[in-house]
Parts: sequence; structure tokens; C-alpha cells
Amino acid sequence: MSAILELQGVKKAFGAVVVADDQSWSLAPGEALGVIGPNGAGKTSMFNLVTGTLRADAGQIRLGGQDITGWSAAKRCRAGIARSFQVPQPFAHMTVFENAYVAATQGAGLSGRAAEALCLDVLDRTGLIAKANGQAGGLTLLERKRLELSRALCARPRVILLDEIAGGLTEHECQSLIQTIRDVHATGVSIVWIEHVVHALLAVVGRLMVIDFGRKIAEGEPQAIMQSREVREIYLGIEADG
Ligand SMILES: Nc1ncnc2c1ncn2[C@@H]1O[C@H](COP(=O)(O)OP(=O)(O)OP(=O)(O)O)[C@@H](O)[C@H]1O
Repeated sequence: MSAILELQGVKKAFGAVVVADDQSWSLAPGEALGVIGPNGAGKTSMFNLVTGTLRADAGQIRLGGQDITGWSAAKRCRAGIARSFQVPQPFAHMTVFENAYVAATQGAGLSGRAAEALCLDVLDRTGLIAKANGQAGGLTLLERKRLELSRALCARPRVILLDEIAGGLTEHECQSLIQTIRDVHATGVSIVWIEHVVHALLAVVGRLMVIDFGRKIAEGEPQAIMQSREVREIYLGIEADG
């Protein structure tokens, strides 16, 4: 099956700091791909390149086979790429529903009843419906993470990019968020998930990719990747022996 999202030879550097080093990878429709790598490896920059807030120096990005490399971030969002941010920054003085509504109107291009219906459905699925009329600024960390997910879903994405959405949560909170993400994945949306909380990733993704110094250094079946030489070198400092 042809890829829903594809990067081919994507390069990006900030002076001497290379954040994408000839990156090529693809995501199949309905797939959940996990991304790990040390701090500063270029994982968030890779999301910025895909969403269009960062422009690639070289290479091509395709969505559903269409070249979107030159598209603006807004156009990419309307075409079906949505993301959550590592540090949730909701519109604090607006309600949860209003935050979702902004995403449904600006991201999905809906209005009126259709936008309202989508927001209510999404907030129900993400476990925030009881908080719909509460101020976003008063949410707990888990609820803010759920709101990040809700805002991304309200853009009606074909591909959703999750940036360390499990970070900072207790184990119990993490488990409940994992279940929500599984439910989202079951609806057919394709997912790329950057995460340091590896057990959360492994509970959802079918494939794992490792990035270091902007370069994809391994990808494959999650358990095999976790035990690979590349991962042991990066995380445990074990020397490669060939
Ligand atoms: N706009 C920018 N200008 C200059 N350097 C940048 C810029 N954005 C990111 N960097 C640098 O690029 C490198 C990669 O950053 P990035 O945030 O993509 O890493 P990351 O893998 O997501 O890290 P973490 O796991 O800590 O979130 C870092 O050294 C960062 O300081």
C-alpha cells in the first residue's frame, strides 16, 4: 500500500547543528510509528519539518503521494497533518470547548453545527467532555495533554504527530492516556509518536524508528529495535563490536 506520509532525503541544519541528515522514511495508512532518540537528536525538528513550521534545506515531503514540501503550515494542516506539542499551551482563558472549536474551524475548516458536533465527539472520545465548559487554564497536566490530543483531532487529521504526550505523567495517568491513544488509532488515523516514555510507545506502535544527530539510525519491529546495538550504544553507552 502506498505511504500516507513520506520523507525523502530531507535535510535541515541550523549552522553547524544538523537536525535532519538525509532523512528518508515513510508511514503506511493506519500505521502507528514510534520515534525515540536522545535529547537534541532532532525529533521535534522533524515534526516541524513535516508540519511546515520549519522549511527543509533539501529533500521532499509527500502526503498521500502529493508533494507538500513547498506548502505552508496552514495548508498542510487543512490537508490532514495535525500535531500535539511537547509543552501544552492551550488558550488558557478560553474554555476546553472553545479551544477545540478553534481547531475545528481553523484546522478542519468547519463552521457552525458541524464544528460543534465534531468538538463534542472528540471531547467525548478523549475523556474531556465533562470539562468542556471549564477554563483550559485550570486543567491538570493529564487533562492538558488530553486537550492537546483533542485539538489535533479536531483538525480532522489523516496523520497525527504526538510529541512526548506521555511526558511528566504518573504511571496511572500514562496508562489511561495510552488507552485513549489506542482508541484514536483504532479509528484508522495514522500516528507518528515521539516519546521518551518507551513503555507507553511500545503499548501502541507497530514499528519503531531511532534518530540520533538528525539521522535515522535504525527502524523496525519495536522489541528488536529496543535490543539492537544502535539503541544499546546510545542509551547504555555500550561500544559497538561490528
Ligand atoms: N530554531 C532553531 N535554531 C537553532 N537551533 C535549533 C533550533 N531548533 C532546534 N535547534 C537545535 O537543534 C537540535 C535538535 O533539537 P530538537 O528539539 O529537534 O531535538 P529533540 O530530539 O526533539 O530533543 P528533545 O528530546 O530534548 O525534545 C538541538 O540542539 C536544538 O538546540
